[in-house]
Amino acid sequence: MIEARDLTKRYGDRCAVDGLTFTVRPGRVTGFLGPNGAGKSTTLRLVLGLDAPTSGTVTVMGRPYAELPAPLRTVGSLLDARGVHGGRTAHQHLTGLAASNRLPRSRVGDVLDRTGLTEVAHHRVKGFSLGMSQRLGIAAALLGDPQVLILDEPVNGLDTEGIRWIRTLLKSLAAQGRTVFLSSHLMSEMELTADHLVVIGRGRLLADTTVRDFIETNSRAHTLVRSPEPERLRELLQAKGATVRPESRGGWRVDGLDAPVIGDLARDHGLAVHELTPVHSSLEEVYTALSEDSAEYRTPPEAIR
Ligand SMILES: Nc1ncnc2c1ncn2[C@@H]1O[C@H](COP(=O)(O)OP(=O)(O)OP(=O)(O)O)[C@@H](O)[C@H]1O
Repeated sequence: MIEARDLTKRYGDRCAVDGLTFTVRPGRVTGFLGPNGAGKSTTLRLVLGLDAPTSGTVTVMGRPYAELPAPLRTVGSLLDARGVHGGRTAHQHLTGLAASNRLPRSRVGDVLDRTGLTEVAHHRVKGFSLGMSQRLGIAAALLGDPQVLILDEPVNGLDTEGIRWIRTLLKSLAAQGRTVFLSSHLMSEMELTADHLVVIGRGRLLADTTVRDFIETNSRAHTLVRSPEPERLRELLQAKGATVRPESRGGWRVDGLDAPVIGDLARDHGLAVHELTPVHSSLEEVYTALSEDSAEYRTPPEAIR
């Protein structure tokens, strides 16, 4: 369990995390979503005691990270997969970590197996692909057999097979009753991996809900309609207050009136309709719309020439 209460972090006059309150519960995968610069990494650093909050609190299994008696046995994390000394082998890296955290040496073999790295255990890390480095980072996170796992963008740069592997692993760890919290700016991946979402923008909480509820609450339906008399249809729809835009594959995209109303309107005016399709936005579209207003880094208009 991770609990943040009014968590705030300021760097000078910039507020990276702004009064965040959320709870990450065990037994499910919770996705931490937000556009670039939203404050995800800063929040994770606060959870892991790598930075101190300006105000507010955050605890892991009921205690601030700094007060955990054996941190690696409680919480495993992957923040930067490339942060390992390249001259060491995977085995040496994990053995060193086990020794300095008083973890049994036998765990090294276990986590190498679990992450599929046994064959390359004695290879130097500097020769590792990004995917292998991510696996090593996850092996290190699992070393203390922790109840809580925190992963910052774990699928970045992975191929399809690597992404599938992480997805399966995280789901199985959650199914064992662990707390799994992973950040990403990739909505499509979260849709497949997470059960629950914490969504932030500009350091503030935008949503804390199940994936299904997030879609249902924020999804904006529209209707695709096609008629052999498109201009007449457009005028009728606009007169009823609908927003009508041309659809890239032909016809109109109509917001503000649903399909039965559009169909009845056309019939009442003797207009033929050749297509009438209700369209629900995908999770990706929902997220993009929600985070658009809060995106930290967008190309300023003057840069588009
Ligand atoms: N050490 C720091 N000093 C000053 N500003 C910082 C520092 N760390 C982060 N920030 C600022 O805080 C804001 C949040 O950054 P953060 O890295 O937490 O976002 P993020 O959601 O993880 O983004 P990304 O997906 O790009 O990693 C940004 O505006 C960033 O520039």
